Amino acid sequence: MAARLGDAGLLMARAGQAAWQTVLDRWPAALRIAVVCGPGNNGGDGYVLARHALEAGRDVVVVRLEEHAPRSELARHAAGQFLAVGGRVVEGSGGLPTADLVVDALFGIGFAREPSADVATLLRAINGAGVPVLALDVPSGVDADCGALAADAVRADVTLEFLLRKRGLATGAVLDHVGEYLLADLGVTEADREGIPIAAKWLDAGLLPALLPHRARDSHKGHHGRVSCLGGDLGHGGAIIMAAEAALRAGAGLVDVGTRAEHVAALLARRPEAMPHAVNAGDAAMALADLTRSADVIALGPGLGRDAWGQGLFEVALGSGKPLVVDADALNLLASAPRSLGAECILTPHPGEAARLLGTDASSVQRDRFAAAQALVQRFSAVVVLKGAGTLVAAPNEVSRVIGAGNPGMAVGGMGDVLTGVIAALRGQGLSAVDAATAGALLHAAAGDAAAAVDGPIGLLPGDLMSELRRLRNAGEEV
Ligand SMILES: NC(=O)C1=CN([C@@H]2O[C@H](COP(=O)(O)OP(=O)(O)OC[C@H]3O[C@@H](n4cnc5c(N)ncnc54)[C@H](O)[C@@H]3O)[C@@H](O)[C@H]2O)[C@@H](O)CC1
Ligand SMILES: [K+]
Repeated sequence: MAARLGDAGLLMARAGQAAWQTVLDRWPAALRIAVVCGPGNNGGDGYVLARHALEAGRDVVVVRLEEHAPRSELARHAAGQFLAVGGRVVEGSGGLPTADLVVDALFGIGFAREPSADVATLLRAINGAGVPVLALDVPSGVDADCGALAADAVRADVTLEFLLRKRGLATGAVLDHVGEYLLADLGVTEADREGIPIAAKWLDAGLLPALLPHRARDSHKGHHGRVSCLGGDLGHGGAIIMAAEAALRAGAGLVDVGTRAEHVAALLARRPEAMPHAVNAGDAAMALADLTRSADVIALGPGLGRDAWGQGLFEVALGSGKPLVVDADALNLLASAPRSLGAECILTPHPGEAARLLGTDASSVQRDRFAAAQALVQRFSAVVVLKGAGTLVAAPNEVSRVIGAGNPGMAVGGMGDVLTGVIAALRGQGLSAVDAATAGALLHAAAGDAAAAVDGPIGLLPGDLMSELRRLRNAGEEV
């Protein structure tokens, strides 16, 4: 039966039932269950689950702080029903009773402010229980709006979220607190939610065919974009080679590379399809004049360095008026000389680069990645891809997009260079800046997942993504 959003009592009953069903599915043998209940409706969900577990013959105890007796009418009612069937409540912040499973129903979306000493002790007890933890709706201590974490925020094995995805559980360090993610919609359909503004859009690999540009049979290389890759100072030649190769694998029609003369031979040996242009110190404007004129999009930054050579390429690219994908040291140069770039340009910072661009530190960026991405959009009037676990794409007047793919194996030098090439290639194939950034980040993450599926995430190399990029780039294409 459909439920209305306003029917909180029915929704709490369903939330508790869904939580109990999750226990039955995941931990059928858990006989002793400790349910940590807070004072609000998250605690109410916990009491409903506790009652179901007790009625099914499990050894259940609710643990709560003295000051956390239920405060809302709904939670009081749920607690009353638990007590009415003989439920046991233990008060105090000491250790948890011995259990096979701990359920975290301390705080949900109502969590705010720094935890008191007693709350912190309880959070530490949950994390130190040494048994699986099921978090209801939100791991306690997480700000569900932005993902900010209290010091001892719960690290769940499974989080069962209610109603709809909350963006604060989607990106950054919170992913290590969410564990496995489950959603119970409680019978509330999308139609019921119509008119409620969405906080973020989630994208998973299944959407790639709809997001990627399709290729007409009657096409030639000039239709698929000419990408100029600029970078690769001495000592960093591989970065621009990887960006160029990724652009080719993501379907670019032509790829030029402006780099140090010392790297031309290596580039040609690896990818003879790319067209190298040697750039000497002090020579960027002249050496790159033709290349920037003919480019549809410029991928700027992989291996660029911050010396005079890199600065020369940076100024040429920014002065070209062409759509840019700005990465790596080009972001650092931009941070030292900030200017508005315009919505045709895409910035692809990792948290450290984002921090330099915003004049803050990486931990502040990570505390609220949505806010940091939006601040970058405002400051540079550009599209922003904030990399990291749960990469975000933000753009002027757009709801933030969360890339629901990727894995920790991708945390290795060179992955960002590949991403830059992929996004530039898609931009060159006609996608708008925000769509190229979104589809590119998703394609890159999905290729990373596919490559990691072969031999595992650790030791994954950017070069391992190339064939997967090609395969996934063809999702939805007729062969
Ligand atoms: N919105 C809905 O219609 C539904 C909500 N449900 C549950 O209700 C939850 C939200 O309930 P509430 O709004 O009551 O909020 P919570 O239950 O998340 O917590 C609010 C309570 O915790 C206290 N609190 C917050 N931060 C604290 C801190 N740092 N230290 C000590 N106390 C703190 C507040 O003073 C308040 O009493 C959801 O997360 C979900 O679990 C579900 O029953 C399903 C339906
Ligand atoms: K919780």
